[in-house]
Amino acid sequence: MNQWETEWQREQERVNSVVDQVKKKMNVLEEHLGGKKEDVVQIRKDFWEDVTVNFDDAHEAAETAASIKQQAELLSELERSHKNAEDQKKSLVKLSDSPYFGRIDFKEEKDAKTDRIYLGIASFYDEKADEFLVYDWRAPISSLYYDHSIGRAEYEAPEGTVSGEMELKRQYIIRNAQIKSMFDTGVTIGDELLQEVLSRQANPQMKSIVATIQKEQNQIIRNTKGNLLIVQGAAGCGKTSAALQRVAYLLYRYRETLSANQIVLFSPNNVFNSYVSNVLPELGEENMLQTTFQQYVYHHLGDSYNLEDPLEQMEAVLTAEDHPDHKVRLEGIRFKASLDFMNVIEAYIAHLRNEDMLFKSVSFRGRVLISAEQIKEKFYSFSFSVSIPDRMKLVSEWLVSEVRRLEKTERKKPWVEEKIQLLDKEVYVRLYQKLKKKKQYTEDSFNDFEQEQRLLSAYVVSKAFKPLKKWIKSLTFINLKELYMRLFTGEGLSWERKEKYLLPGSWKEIARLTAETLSNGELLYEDATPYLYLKERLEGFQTNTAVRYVFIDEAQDYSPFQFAFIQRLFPRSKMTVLGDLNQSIYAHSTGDAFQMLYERYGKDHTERIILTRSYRSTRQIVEFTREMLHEKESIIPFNRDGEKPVLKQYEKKEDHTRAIADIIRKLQDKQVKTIAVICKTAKECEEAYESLKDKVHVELMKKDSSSFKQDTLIIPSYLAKGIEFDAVLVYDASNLQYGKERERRLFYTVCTRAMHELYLFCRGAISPFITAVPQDTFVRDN
Ligand SMILES: Nc1ncnc2c1ncn2[C@@H]1O[C@H](COP(=O)(O)OP(=O)(O)OP(=O)(O)O)[C@@H](O)[C@H]1O
Repeated sequence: MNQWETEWQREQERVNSVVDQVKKKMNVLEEHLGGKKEDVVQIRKDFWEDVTVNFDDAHEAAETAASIKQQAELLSELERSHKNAEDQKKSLVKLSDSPYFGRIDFKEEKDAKTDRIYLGIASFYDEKADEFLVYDWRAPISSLYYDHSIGRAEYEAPEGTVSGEMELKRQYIIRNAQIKSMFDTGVTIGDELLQEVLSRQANPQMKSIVATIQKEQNQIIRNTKGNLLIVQGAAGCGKTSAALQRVAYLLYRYRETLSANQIVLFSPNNVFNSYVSNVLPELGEENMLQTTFQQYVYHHLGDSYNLEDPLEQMEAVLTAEDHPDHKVRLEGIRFKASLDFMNVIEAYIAHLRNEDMLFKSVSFRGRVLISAEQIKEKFYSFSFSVSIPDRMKLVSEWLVSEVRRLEKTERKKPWVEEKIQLLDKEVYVRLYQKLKKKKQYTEDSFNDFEQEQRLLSAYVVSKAFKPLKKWIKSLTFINLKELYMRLFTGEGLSWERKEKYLLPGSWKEIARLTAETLSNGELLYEDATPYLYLKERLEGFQTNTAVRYVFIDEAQDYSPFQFAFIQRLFPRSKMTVLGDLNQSIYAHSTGDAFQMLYERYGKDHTERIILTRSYRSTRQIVEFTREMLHEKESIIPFNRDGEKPVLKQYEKKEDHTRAIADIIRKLQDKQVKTIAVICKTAKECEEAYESLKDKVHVELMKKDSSSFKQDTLIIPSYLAKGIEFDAVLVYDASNLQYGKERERRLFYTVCTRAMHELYLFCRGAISPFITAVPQDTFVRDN
């Protein structure tokens, strides 16, 4: 046996010993869990038996309340500890399969002895020996593994910087408690392991990267300095991965005070949401809250409008180029995404403080009870110094009291009598019981016709007024739709005269188009955030102060307006935004959204990290795709080899379709698991599906799909955002589809979804983004 084999054997013996101990602990925990579960069940069952309930007097009632509280606390304590034990068990199960993935030998400056540190997804402590057999990858000392190579090294511990010498760095792949591979690494975390991991096939669920986190990614993960962390980097450089491991790190570092539901991740769409949803559970942590900006908007705008979604907007922008209003629409999208438009709305709001606020009349059964004009008068009767939302609250209180007054007069109206006649017997009996309980009426007095009539009419009227009161309390009496409309039709209002310099040259046209769609009951996606902003500014911003960390992935697709909105929504949160300006695919992308955030937070509160190494695709694919960009130097491929991208050009549709089907068949025969035929739009997807479905097995993905499986998918460009496939076939990389400058980034995004193989099919003239690329970075084949 050579030295390495002996070492391997020694390491395997250690794995066996650690796994043994893990299993022992699992058994103990198992017993303990069984007992705890029984306790919880028992307490739930006996809850009321162990509580003395007595409401005879105030003193007894207080005793009862205290007793219930005590019992509830006992139960929730038990439930909490049961859940902790369950979580611990889940970690132990993982450790028993693969207890660790790395080892460092570190000799601290002041120590004579070298410590061996083994890193895994959770720590494991040996009580008898009083030592950690495995350190959590997020522990302070573990950062040595990610940040340093052999030689001088240091890490930040709670008590300060610890320096020393790193003597060894080793990596393992352990499965079923067996070492499958073992490498000693040099400069960075071993290329071998990373090579191994990156050459695997794509997965419909993203995997954690803890064993191979790179130094610059570690900076993102462990950054706790600023209030704003901006991460910029090329396609496939691990922004999403770093974000998710960062969530896990924060949950570990602040485990006493931070929980998963205080962290929100904004993702581009539901497919992406499902794609990333397994990483945290894989690391033994609960998932953070996941949402899309669109979901947020939907939730708050409800069904008041026929609301366009961002993908519909995208589809319209990409397909309606011949429409006479296309240019105006694009200009409108850009302007409505800007902070200038936010300032315009602010000026409008300042104007509304003095005049022109619009309300809806309060009506009941077709009759106006309080007119819009009266409400307006009331609103402006409050001092100018009271904020608009506070005045709205005062108006609402006034309206409720007015309505209560009117409610009394209403009781005599004929319709009430009619309703009483129609009352259910059950309701009648219930009212009687209620009054009897209150001891206000004897049976005789209830029979008194007048008393009874009074009671019943009060009941009927109160019930009928209930929705109206709710309507008032939710401030629906503000005529938001018309107020927003007036932004575009209220030419000459004093705000517009003052802030005219903010408006674009095509404002009149934009205003016309917006007013037209609004009056059709449609709210375009570009209007959704401004509309919501106006609503919140008039009603009072509903901020969320519980959330402590907000993550925005694919942040290049957010407008400055949306960023400012999110910032306002989560005033106590730190923000991490991750994006790649080269992948901005929406028409509102201005390219300076990160800069605007930077300015809002200020230099002292912002950290900016740039990632340059791209891990997703083979060297050949990265060398081809980065040539499409102006700043190609900033993208360094990870050295993993594959075939050069292949370009196939056809004139006839049948030849084009046949060639695609042939490649799909070839890939499927090779057992390539995820194959994506990426089209520019959903419309093109339909066409592709129709022409391919009888030739080869394909699945069509639509915008309402919420996940994807290992298969051959036909998918529109914007749905493929953020995800990856073993092989990508660009359905039509022609000049027709990707010919305009503004389609460059979309084309780059599409091509960078490929991990191992990239095929570009063209019908007719080739896209200029390909012809401009050095010819030796791809092969022409046909
Ligand atoms: N340190 C790493 N170790 C192993 N795999 C990694 C590492 N960093 C990134 N990857 C892999 O590279 C691929 C791309 O990562 P990720 O999706 O996080 O990149 P991204 O920057 O968000 O890409 P895009 O901007 O294109 O959406 C994923 O398969 C991820 O697992």
